[in-house]
Amino acid sequence: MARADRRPPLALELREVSKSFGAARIIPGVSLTVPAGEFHAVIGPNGAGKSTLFNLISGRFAPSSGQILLGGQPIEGRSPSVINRMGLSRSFQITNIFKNISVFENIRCALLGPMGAAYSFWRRASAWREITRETERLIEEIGLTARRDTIAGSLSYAEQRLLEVGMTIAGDASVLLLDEPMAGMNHNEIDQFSDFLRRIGEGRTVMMVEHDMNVVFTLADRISVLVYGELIATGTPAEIRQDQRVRDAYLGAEA
Ligand SMILES: Nc1ncnc2c1ncn2[C@@H]1O[C@H](COP(=O)(O)OP(=O)(O)OP(=O)(O)O)[C@@H](O)[C@H]1O
Repeated sequence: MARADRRPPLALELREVSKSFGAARIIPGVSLTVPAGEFHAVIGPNGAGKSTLFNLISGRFAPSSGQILLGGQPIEGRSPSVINRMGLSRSFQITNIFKNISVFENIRCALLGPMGAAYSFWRRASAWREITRETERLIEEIGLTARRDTIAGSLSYAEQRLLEVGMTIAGDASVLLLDEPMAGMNHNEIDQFSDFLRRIGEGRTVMMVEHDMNVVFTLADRISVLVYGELIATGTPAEIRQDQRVRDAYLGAEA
């Protein structure tokens, strides 16, 4: 009993979560636990169901069956905005920023969602100053202070991805889902972005889908391998590298 008490609390738990689209059973049943503070990567071949899994966790799709717990609270079938307010935020494969307004305005918009929802918030005279201060802090955290007033659409691709993650962490979500954050980046950008993601992961729980195996094996505390909608393995990078099923089904010579 005492041993069980020492286990870190779970940020996320999936219990036999399944998803079918019509007759197509895309996720037959996934069970997974992610302790608070873990950097967890999900890898697998194209079409394995990684984005579908994120869509189930973030509330875009309701599971066909099973349970999803966020910090111990059931969230399956709830709307994305409710799940977001409960502490989970996700970034998308396709950049989701507002291209016609500045970096500052993008981050402020992302903050206005969660902070501005309560009418009582705006009755305080200090509310606007508070939002501005938090916006500046977040822009510094994502390393875009020099680009504060730049129109988002004219940022480089990698800077747009930084901004996308900045908008994802605005509002202090404790659990982040990052869907292929490195897609389309060159080697230098990937190196810098990896450092950035490591910093972002401090004090947060991160679940990331990513195809760049160097990034995955460097950043992740644990890795889950999804093949045809089933988790064939979950473990540390060293365990996954040595797992024969994973090598046969996915990593092959890459490992
Ligand atoms: N809304 C939907 N309706 C029907 N089928 C879907 C739907 N969304 C996804 N699928 C199917 O589910 C399967 C898994 O797709 P998904 O996008 O989750 O895979 P993935 O692992 O994220 O792939 P990739 O690495 O290419 O992004 C695919 O066969 C896809 O066609």
